[in-house]
Amino acid sequence: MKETKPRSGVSRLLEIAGKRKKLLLLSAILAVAHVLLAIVPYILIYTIIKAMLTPPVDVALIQHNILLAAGASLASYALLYASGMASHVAAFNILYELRKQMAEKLGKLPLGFINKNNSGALKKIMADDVERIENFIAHSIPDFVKGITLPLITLVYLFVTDWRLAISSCLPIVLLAAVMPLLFSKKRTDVLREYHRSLEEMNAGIVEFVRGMPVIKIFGHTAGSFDQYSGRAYRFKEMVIAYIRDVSPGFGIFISFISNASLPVLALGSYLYFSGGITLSVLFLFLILGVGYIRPLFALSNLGSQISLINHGVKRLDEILFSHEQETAGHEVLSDDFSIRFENVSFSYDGKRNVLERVNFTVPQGTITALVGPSGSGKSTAAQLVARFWDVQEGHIFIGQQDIRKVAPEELMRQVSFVFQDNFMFHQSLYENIRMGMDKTAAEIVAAAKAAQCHDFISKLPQGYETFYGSKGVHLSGGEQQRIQLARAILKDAPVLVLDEATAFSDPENEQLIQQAFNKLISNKTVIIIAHRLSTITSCDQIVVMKGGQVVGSDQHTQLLESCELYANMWNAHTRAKNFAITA
Ligand SMILES: Nc1ncnc2c1ncn2[C@@H]1O[C@H](COP(=O)(O)OP(=O)(O)OP(=O)(O)O)[C@@H](O)[C@H]1O
Repeated sequence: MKETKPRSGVSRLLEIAGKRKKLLLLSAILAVAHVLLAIVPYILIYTIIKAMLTPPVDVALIQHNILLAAGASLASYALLYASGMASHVAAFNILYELRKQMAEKLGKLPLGFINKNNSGALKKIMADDVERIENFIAHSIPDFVKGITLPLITLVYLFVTDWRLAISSCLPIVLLAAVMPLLFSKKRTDVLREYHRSLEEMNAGIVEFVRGMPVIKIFGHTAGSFDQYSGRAYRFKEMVIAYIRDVSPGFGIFISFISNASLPVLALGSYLYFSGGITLSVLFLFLILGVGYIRPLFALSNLGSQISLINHGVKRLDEILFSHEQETAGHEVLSDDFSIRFENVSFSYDGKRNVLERVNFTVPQGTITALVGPSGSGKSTAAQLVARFWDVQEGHIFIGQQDIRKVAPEELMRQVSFVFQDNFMFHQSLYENIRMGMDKTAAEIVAAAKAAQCHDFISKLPQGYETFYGSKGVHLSGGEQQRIQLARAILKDAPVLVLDEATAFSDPENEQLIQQAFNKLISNKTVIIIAHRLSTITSCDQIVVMKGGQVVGSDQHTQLLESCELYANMWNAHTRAKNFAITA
């Protein structure tokens, strides 16, 4: 996608809606036709009353017009239905395309972007914010067309019938237009926006509260003492009260204006009728039509605040749609050299502070390198750069002889496995959870599951590999989920492996099984492992020690104990911790 600066406001909304221009035009034409037909029964009622009041009463004409009025009314609702259908079909097609576009865009953004923007926020944008656009396309546009055409056509007809009464029917509108700014403070749109913002905050607080319930309980807190939730709920309540206080006086006056909008017509109409200026049927006509067109007109006044809310969501959507995409022009394929080389790599997340500074190290093909260092030293960042979670800003990372930025992204993804700490399971069968869309046979999947020590527990499930993860009664322990994840990586069989040690060893109960799976996974691979527990990596081919984003030593365990003070200190601390025992 071209990365031009997005439009904003209504112009951006219309640009989005423009993708289904023809359908929306059809919806607008049908809405206008609906309005035209909707007025017909009122005019016919007028002719019926007129006929009733004019002797000799023409019964045939009255019957004929009653049928016509019923027919027009039915046809008008059929047109309204068709208009609504067209605008909804347009809206949901646009929503579908936007969601597809978002998914494609997310695929082109650096993986790190998705890590940084938590899944909850992305879900909100892709589900809720996109949904709001439906409101604009399916409702606001047709409402706008109706809100303009119904009063216009009605007024033209009323002016043609009797200009004096027509003017009197406009009086409430003119008066309301004059007093509206006084009734509703200018801040109303801001207040409404603030209302929705605090509602969103409270909802987010509820989600966090529910997710964190076990921790909250363990630490002896209650819902009331959990500020994220109770504080936000309180602020929302205050906001709503302030909002109601702000709008209710004006709203009250507004409603009484609307409810009594017939008074000027009634006053002038009675005078004209009794002075012989108009017939009774004309008075009835104005009492029915002269008031009916005001409501749709004022429905328009809400459109502004609605659109400003929708815009809010579109802004968030555009922040993603127009984010800088990762360079994907590379088309090189990797040879059979899968050594990894960091050459003067510097990297910053925010463009201000380098979290990696001129990092150099090489992982020879088929060997295991562990990255160790204090928390925040840059281990995860360095490991993520190998899978292009982000692109380096200075220096190069090579796999074999190729700078990874020049390698075709699909090729890089094919040759590199990244085993996350997060054991994400999809709501699919276990078979599909292992296959992960790879072109593999059932036999290969079972073989990978066996190597990852999953086969036994999967076979014991009533539906075996067809068991749907997430269905009622299906529960996998953390260790079992870890092994499924290792089975995926074994099945993928990529020559380069980046893994978090926590993934491999975090579950003591399953440690032996996981160790077997892990050994199977790493054999003959070029491996970078982010190490947290030093005892598990002493036999690695190489240990790279990091501190403050720099490499301060790299060698094997025994040599490092001699040559690297930081490593020796970390090792001493580790062995002390291992010998630590809780005494009564
Ligand atoms: N997505 C991110 N955006 C901004 N800064 C980040 C991001 N991820 C990490 N950092 C910062 O980069 C620095 C290096 O973090 P990194 O996670 O690479 O260290 P680490 O050695 O793996 O730490 P740990 O052992 O605690 O996981 C830290 O200062 C961290 O705050």
